[in-house]
Amino acid sequence: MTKFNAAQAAKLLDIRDVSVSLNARGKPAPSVLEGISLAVGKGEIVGVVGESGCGKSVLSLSVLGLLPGALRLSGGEIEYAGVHRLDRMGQDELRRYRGKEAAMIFQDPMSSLNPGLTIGAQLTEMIRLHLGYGRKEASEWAGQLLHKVGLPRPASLLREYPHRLSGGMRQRVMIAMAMSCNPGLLIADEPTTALDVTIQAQILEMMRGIREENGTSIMLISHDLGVIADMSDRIAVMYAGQIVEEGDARDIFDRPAHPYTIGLLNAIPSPAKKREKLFAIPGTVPALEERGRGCRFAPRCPHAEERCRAEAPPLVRVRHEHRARCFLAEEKGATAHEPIRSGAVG
Ligand SMILES: Nc1ncnc2c1ncn2[C@@H]1O[C@H](COP(=O)(O)OP(=O)(O)OP(=O)(O)O)[C@@H](O)[C@H]1O
Repeated sequence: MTKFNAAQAAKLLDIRDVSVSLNARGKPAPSVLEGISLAVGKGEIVGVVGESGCGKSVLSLSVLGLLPGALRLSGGEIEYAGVHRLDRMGQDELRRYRGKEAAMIFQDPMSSLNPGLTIGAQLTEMIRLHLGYGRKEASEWAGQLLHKVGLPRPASLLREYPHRLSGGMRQRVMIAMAMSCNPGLLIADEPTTALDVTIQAQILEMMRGIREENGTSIMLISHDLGVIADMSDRIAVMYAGQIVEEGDARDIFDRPAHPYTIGLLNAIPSPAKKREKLFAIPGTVPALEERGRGCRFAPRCPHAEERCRAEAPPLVRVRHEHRARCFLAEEKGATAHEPIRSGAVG
């Protein structure tokens, strides 16, 4: 894990008590995200982890002011660099903020690359728009960016169309595009999920290099705690639209306090576990209408008691900067739970 002193870092992104709801005209709408508070320091890598449907992508789209029409920010505030309030920005200001201050890389580069334009045309358009460079300067910078992300023969690559590149190369192009204006914040939503393991490791290593070289803050989103593990300084675990545990990456790994986190940790495949059945947390993430009034994880939790089904646990501090949303963690501290391997399913 990387050395990063969160206490010394100034906040670059500050998400305060943010809720996102379905846009149901006039009617009370269920919350997709509820009371999310999360900060990302300058140069810090924060991992956001949770199964599919927990709200990770909705959170990243909120940070970019890119929520789809069906959803709206219904509470809280998002502040960038201590001055910009996302919830108060107009469309023009938002456009300038995206790309220049905060950039995103997605799981599938083809969804963001235009198949009808060369790599060079797409990269230089972005550079000219945000940095105001002339054609020649922009083209030179584009070549340098491709070189920086480890792509060979940048000059000829600039003339290629996206479909001629491998998945790993396309992801590198996406990252070059995201880095073209040297943004302070990079949001990477499942950046390596579609890639094979060796390429995955190379891309993650490259992102770490970007942080070292440019001091870029990174919000790294994945359903796989294994991917987040080596990269993150801090980790937020999301479940059914809430943060259920948050803390220093070391604490999350060495002393997980929430049974959901323990389940995710047990589900990481490793060479040592090769002969064992791969663990999966039984059950699925509840849909919006299935959430009860108690703890949202209670139906899948091996430790759930009557109280967990009746009351929603608050997010409480278990130690220092380590927080968890669990009654048992609250009562006993972060050593409340034994790993839940015994409930393993194939
Ligand atoms: N465009 C939308 N309209 C309505 N509801 C949405 C929309 N996008 C997301 N949601 C709701 O938000 C929930 C969280 O979705 P989100 O995509 O953020 O999850 P995720 O954790 O990123 O999962 P995945 O890894 O599959 O992308 C969904 O289960 C769904 O209920």
